[in-house]
Amino acid sequence: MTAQIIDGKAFAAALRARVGGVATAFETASGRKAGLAVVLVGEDPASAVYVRSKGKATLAANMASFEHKLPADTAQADLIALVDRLNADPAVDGILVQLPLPAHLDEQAVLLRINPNKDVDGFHPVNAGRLATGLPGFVPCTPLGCLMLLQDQLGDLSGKEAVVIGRSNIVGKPMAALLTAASCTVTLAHSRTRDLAAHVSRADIVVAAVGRAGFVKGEWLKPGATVIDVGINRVEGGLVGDVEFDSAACVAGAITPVPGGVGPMTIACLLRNTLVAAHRNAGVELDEAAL
Ligand SMILES: Nc1nc(=O)c2c([nH]1)NC[C@@H]1CN(c3ccc(C(=O)N[C@@H](CCC(=O)O)C(=O)O)cc3)C=[N+]21
Ligand SMILES: [Mg+2]
Repeated sequence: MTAQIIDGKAFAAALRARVGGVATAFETASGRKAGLAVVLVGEDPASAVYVRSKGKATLAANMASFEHKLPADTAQADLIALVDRLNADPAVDGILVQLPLPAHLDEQAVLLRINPNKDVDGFHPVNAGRLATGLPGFVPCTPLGCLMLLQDQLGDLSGKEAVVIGRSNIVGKPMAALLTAASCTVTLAHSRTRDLAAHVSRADIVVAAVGRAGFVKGEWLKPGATVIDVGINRVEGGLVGDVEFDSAACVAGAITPVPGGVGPMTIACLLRNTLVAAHRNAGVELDEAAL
C-alpha cells in the first residue's frame, strides 16, 4: 500500500469543534442557540442510528436539536403540516427530513415544502439552482464534505481532471457542480458511461458515489490520483465503500477509508450549514468561507 489515508473522521472532528466555537459566539450575539430540526418517519434501524448521532453532534456543538419521530403510517398531510410548523418556528434554523421516506409518502412534495432558507440538506430545487448558478444557498452535505477534503489535500483544484461516478441529485450532480466551480475539468460518469475505466485513468480526482461495493478498481486509476469514496455498503464483515480499497491503495496518492472518511464529514457539514442558516436568519454576520 502506498496511498495516504485521508482522515475524514479527524477533519470532521476539527470542523465540528470550529462550528461549536462559532455556535457559542452566535448564542451570545443573538440571545438564542442555532437550531436543527430532524424529522424521522418510521423505524428503519439504520436511519434511527443516523438521526441519533446527528442529535448528539448537534448538542455537542452547542446548538439546539429538535427531533420529531413520526409513525411509519404517517399521512402525507400530517408530514406536510409538521414541515409548515418547522418553517414557521423561529427557533428552527435548519430542517432535515431523513430519507428515504416510507413508500406511501411523496418525498419530492415534502422536500419542496421546506423553506429553501432552512434547507440545510441542500435538497430543495431552489438550492440546486443556486449551486448551479453560483448564488449563495445551501450545498448538500456529502459533496460539500468531499470538496473540503479535496481542498485540504490538494490545495487549489484549478485545472485538475475530475471524474465523478454517479449522477444522483444528492451527491453526483452537486459534486460535479462544486468541482466545476472550483475550476476542475469534470466528467460526470454513470451507469450508462462507456469505458468508465478509460475515463477514470485520466483523472487526478475520482469521486465514487454509485452505491455498489468495490465497484471502482485500483487498476483503473492514474498513479497518484486522489480518491474520494462516498459509498457506504453494508456487507458481511462490516462497511465497505464503492472503491475496491486494497487495489486502489496500491495506485492512488491518497484515498478516503470507509468508515472514517466521507461519512463523518456529512454530519459535520450539516452542523456547519445549520450554523450558516442561523446567522443568515438572525442577520448576524459570519465569515462563511472561514468555517
Ligand atoms: N435528509 C437526509 N440527509 C442525509 O444527509 C442523509 C439522509 N437523509 N438519509 C441517510 C443518509 C446517510 N447519511 C450518513 C451520514 C453519516 C454517516 C456516517 O457518519 N458514517 C460513518 C459510519 C457509520 C456506521 O458505522 O454505520 C462513516 O462513514 O465513518 C453515514 C451516512 C446521511 N444521510
Ligand atoms: Mg447512476
